[in-house]
Amino acid sequence: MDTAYKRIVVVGGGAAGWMAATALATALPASTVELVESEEIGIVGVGEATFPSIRHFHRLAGIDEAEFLRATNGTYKLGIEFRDWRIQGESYFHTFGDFGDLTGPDALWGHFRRVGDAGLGTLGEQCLSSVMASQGRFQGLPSEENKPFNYAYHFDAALYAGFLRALALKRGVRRTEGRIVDVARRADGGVASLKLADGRELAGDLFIDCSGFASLLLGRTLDVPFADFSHWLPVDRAWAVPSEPSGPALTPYTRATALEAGWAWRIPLRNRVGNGHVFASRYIDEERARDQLLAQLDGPALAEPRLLRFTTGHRQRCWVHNVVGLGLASGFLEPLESTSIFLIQSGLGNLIPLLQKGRPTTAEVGGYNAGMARQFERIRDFIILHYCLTARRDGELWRHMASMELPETLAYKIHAWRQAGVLHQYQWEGFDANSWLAIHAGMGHWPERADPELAELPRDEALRALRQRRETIAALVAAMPTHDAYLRRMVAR
Ligand SMILES: Cc1cc2nc3c(=O)[nH]c(=O)nc-3n(C[C@H](O)[C@H](O)[C@H](O)COP(=O)(O)OP(=O)(O)OC[C@H]3O[C@@H](n4cnc5c(N)ncnc54)[C@H](O)[C@@H]3O)c2cc1C
Repeated sequence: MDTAYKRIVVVGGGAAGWMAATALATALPASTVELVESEEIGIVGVGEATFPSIRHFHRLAGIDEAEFLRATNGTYKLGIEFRDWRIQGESYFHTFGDFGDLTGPDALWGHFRRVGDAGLGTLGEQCLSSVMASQGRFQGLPSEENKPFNYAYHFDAALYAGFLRALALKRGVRRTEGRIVDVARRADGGVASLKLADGRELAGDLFIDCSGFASLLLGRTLDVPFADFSHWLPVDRAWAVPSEPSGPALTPYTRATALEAGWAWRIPLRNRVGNGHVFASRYIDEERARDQLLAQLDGPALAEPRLLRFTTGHRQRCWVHNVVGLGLASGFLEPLESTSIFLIQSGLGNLIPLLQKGRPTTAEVGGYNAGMARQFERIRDFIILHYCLTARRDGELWRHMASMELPETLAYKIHAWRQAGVLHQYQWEGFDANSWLAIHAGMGHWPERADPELAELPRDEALRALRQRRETIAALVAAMPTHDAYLRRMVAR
């Protein structure tokens, strides 16, 4: 018996909808994929910084890097510079690169701490991509198998949705323009069809809800409860505004600057800079937050700032009956680590192998839901880490973040690091131990004792090895082109 879903309907044409449609049409050639979107409603149109896994998605979808960068005004991203998070005036870098061994006798950070030599600079100087970022240099990878560092992209979100749309249409996805006004249910509670404002009806076997914050199927129709994380992550609004680029250099990284009641992002694109202020409305009023954003811009604003409202959290189950939610329809974690697009890809990566086998069992659906819930929680914990280690006490937000009770999963990780220098990892982590180390180190949060497994190297020997690594990295970076030069060559191809 053929158990495949024959007719898949994707609801929504933002990044989530078009990524889903492209991936499903590619992976399930025997099914038809139809996407319905409403130009009248539009897309959220923010979400311009990504995570390295996007390159994996692009490879699977057969996307050419140069073509993608040209179409979306894209730039490269090596990580995020965090300014003023521990105290005002300090900054650190969360790199997508690595810090050598993280545990055992050769743990690089352990030797770095034990040697304690001011001439070595920061731990970041032991990491290739941190140094590339600090010097504005970039170069492609020799190959995916031989990766001395990792990288992601910045792009224009609206152009990216359009780029994916063109690709999906080429792959055979059918597009329907229209506003959904009603949903007909099946006897078992699932969705039978969607009714559009002009009276047309769209039936399907499987519905992928990518309707954005509206969460039309998962939220409004199926009423799946929302796991609300706003106690731990109280930011709930953002002002967003593009500005003119200033100066010749395009930084190959995002910047996140902590402010009185939130933080401001700066995302460099080839034609403009994307800016936003993410803030907690319970600690600052909207007008003051808007003024703080405008005061951050490097150049003149190119439009009026736009206000977005959100709640951090996720639907407790992302797959219910014949509806799977992806993107904002399934949840949203505040954008500090640019993880929404990553969660879309991850959802697709978990979903597609199940659909390729036919109709999944109840246990498989349960496994999918548990996996997605854990992923939201792991990323939530990672984002909280950026706030809770702060030494700032200059605003109510910072006082709340420094004193609140942490989720148990995070409290355990902090304990394991502080007590024993262990970077504990759970299943379903979005961020590996290098990322956790970058935040601990950047926030000046070091273990009380050295790892007992760390080799007792003579100080001179350890110092020599660290100096050599630093010099090798500096020489490699000095030979690389600037980010601007590399990008210019790439888009001219
Ligand atoms: C302030 C902010 C900053 C962000 N920054 C980042 C970031 O740096 N990195 C990152 O990865 N993510 C970021 N995100 C998240 C990112 O914007 C989204 O994950 C991404 O754009 C995908 O959105 P979406 O497709 O789920 O929803 P949307 O883009 O909102 O698309 C929803 C679609 O559903 C359609 N729709 C809705 N209702 C109906 C209806 N009744 N009938 C027909 N169609 C309908 C709409 O027309 C639209 O096509 C950010 C989000 C916010 C709010």
